[in-house]
Amino acid sequence: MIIKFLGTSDAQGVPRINCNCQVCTVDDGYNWRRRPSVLISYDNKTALLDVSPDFKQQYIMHHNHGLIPDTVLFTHAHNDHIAGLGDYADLCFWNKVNSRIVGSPEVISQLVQRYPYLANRDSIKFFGCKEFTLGEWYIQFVKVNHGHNGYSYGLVFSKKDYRWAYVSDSFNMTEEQLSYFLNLDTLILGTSYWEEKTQKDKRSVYSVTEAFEIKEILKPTKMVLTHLSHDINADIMSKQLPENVFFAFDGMELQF
Ligand SMILES: Nc1ccn([C@@H]2O[C@@H]3COP(=O)(O)O[C@H]3[C@H]2O)c(=O)n1
Repeated sequence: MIIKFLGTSDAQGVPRINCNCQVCTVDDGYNWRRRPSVLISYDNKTALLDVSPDFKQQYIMHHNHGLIPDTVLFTHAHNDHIAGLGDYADLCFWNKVNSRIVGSPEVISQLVQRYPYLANRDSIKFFGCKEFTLGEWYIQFVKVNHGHNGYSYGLVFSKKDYRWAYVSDSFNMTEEQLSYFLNLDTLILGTSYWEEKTQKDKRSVYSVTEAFEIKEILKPTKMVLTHLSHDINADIMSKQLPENVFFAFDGMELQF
């Protein structure tokens, strides 16, 4: 399985509209990030993990040799993770691709409420579930706290000799929630800011400094940080990351 990060930003993307900060105004490309989505390639097939508002641009940039993903796995139904669903569905429609929209039952019912016209398309099947498989990979949807934004799901992908997880939107996870992500080969964790000053009850995503503490608890072999806001100047800050911790960037690939 190869995954490619199509978008590694927070909800607003980088650069933010009308922002004059150093990261948003330096056009070096490296810190420019589209909204969160991941392309998964396995067994000569492809799937998406979330479909961001930037889907059309992301698909054109990384057009994936024309291979249209036939499955979309969703972490949660917030705008920055789902707003490309209409464009994705139309791409499938015009190319006669049948697709599966997969997420926890509550996420699927939120998606159906927000996109009622898609629920009536014969070529799209909605699957509300807590577990799923892609080829030889078993996938578990784990409900995690997302601070003042409610709940989201972390996805754990397992096969015989490898376990990795994608937890883009979480904050203040309970011990029980954390236990699903223990001793992974790779943990992909969302961290919007380097260090957060905002009061805890107004927050929804971990900071980079908190990720260091989580690494000590969960002990992943490798940790990749995504969902990065304009606070993260990866050129400079990646030098301050501990061993085996990396910032994701748009277009980055990982092989599992
Ligand atoms: N019920 C909600 C709540 C929030 N949202 C959007 O998701 C974004 C998450 O990051 P944010 O910066 O808090 O902005 C949120 C809304 O755009 C949403 O789409 N639905």
